[in-house]
Amino acid sequence: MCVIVSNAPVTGDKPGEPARAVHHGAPAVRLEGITKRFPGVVANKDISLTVDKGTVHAIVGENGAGKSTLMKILYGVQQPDEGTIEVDGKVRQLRSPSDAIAAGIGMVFQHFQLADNLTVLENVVLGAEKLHGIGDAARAKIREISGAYGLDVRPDALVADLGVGARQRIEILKVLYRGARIIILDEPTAVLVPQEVDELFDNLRELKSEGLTVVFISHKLDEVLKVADAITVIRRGTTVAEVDPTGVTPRQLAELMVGSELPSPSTEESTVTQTPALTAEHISLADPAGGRALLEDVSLTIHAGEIVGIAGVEGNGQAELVEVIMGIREPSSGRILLGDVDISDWEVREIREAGIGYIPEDRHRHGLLLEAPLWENVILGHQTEAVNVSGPGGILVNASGAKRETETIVEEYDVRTPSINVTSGSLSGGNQQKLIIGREMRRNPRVLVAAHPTRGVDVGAQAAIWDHIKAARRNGLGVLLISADLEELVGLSDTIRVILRGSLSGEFDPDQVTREELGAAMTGAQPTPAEKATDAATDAATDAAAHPATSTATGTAVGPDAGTTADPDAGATHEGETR
Ligand SMILES: Nc1ncnc2c1ncn2[C@@H]1O[C@H](COP(=O)(O)OP(=O)(O)OP(=O)(O)O)[C@@H](O)[C@H]1O
Repeated sequence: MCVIVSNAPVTGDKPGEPARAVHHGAPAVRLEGITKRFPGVVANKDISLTVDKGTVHAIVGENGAGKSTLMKILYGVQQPDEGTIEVDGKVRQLRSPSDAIAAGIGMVFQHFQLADNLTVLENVVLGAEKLHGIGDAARAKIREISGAYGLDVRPDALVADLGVGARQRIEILKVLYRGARIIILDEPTAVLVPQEVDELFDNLRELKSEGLTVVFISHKLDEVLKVADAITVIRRGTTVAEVDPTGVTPRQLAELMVGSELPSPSTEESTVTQTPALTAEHISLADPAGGRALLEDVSLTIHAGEIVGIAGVEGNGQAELVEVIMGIREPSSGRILLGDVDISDWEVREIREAGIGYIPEDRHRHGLLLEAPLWENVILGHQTEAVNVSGPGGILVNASGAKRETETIVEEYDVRTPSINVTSGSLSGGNQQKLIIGREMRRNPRVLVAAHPTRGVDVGAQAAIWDHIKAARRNGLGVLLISADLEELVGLSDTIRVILRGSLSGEFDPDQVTREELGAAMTGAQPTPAEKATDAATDAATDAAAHPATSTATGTAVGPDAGTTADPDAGATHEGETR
């Protein structure tokens, strides 16, 4: 396959090759020759990027390819060492986000920057009081923007009461409020469940139809193909292709990105045993604020060699269930057994030492010390283990042991880093995730509690992580898998449970369940027979399109359409509903 760098209209693609993007009209953004160096790394190397006005432009590339760096340069967070930035035909020096905002550029980061204890209005006006004040004029402006782009944002709702999808819409509204005409979204779908993804894509289409320009980073190639008008592929810091989504398959896109085919999480033979590895018995957790119980009589058993997947809209008790199992929160009633030992009263440290590995949902807040070097991060959660300690009673850090261990993890889990001495904060998001997975899996845990284990990870690394988990399962690992990625959930799990408003409902066989059944269970909606029929037909059509005989692509097998037939009002993605 040829690799293309194209800023000019090109014709004459060979049949079967990815079609090059053709540019129309005036570019909203033109980056030329962008180079950015960090100590030991060239993050961007002579990058060119042209984004047409009124389009959705996707940036794809493997972990550490340089996507976020490029977007931070466009938003003025980082300054390029070389190259020029043109916005709406004018060369700009973007020395800070304020410069970018003045040039009409806004950015929504993956880690939302909202204050939970404030209202939507307060969050939106914070730092932008001069625009429309902090009262009725601001409220009216928020309503106007919300209405114009279908964002469904209520100014007086408290952010703490809102789900992930609604929070993301507030972030988008925030940048629109500040006058952005070009909006950058960093992996916007990573935190969303399928029906929220569809809603976001509708919003993006609205923005586009109003002449706004969207640039977004994604690892989910099926989604990229669904919504983007053009796709730029970045590899090892440089632009390697710019393609037209209507003329490229997911497999070709994966090949351009990582040089390999799309992986499949699908599992082989069952390794489930009769031996319970972890059991939750009638776990309930009261809401300290006096609201509805956060967990209600949750019982489940994970056997050795089994992966139990938990499907659910984020904020329905997944985080609380994980925290109870890990000893971070004490349940109001019920108990947790590791094997046949009651660990309900154990400290987090004891639970970790007993062999429960933990991949937290928020790697920045709960997984890493961003200012500390990689090797210190590898000690985290394992600070009493022989490899990491020395001296009488193991009170000293064994730096050389931890460093050796880190070198091994970096090697085995393909963590792309110039050295184990750089801070974890300087790694790209996907590489941070690989470091955490390696830290946990290297200890051969008996049970792994994994929240979104491949979030932000590229398709190649995702395949490697799935392989590590499958190999450990063959050796008896029991896994609690929480994932917003239905493809991952269905492909890896032996059993799927659905969590809704703190209760486990339904148990599904991943080989039998349809996307539509899962979607309905996740939102509490009952599908109608007509919806079932439509969904089955859509499934068949997308599968046929996405699974050519030679392809192992699974990207759309259970994809962003899942659950779209569910009653949207029953979903937890609208303001004021379940979190
Ligand atoms: N502040 C920084 N200091 C040092 N190195 C950095 C910094 N920011 C990024 N890098 C390095 O630059 C390279 C590109 O990182 P970047 O975050 O742009 O990749 P990415 O394509 O967004 O990856 P991912 O898909 O994993 O998020 C990586 O090697 C990363 O370690």
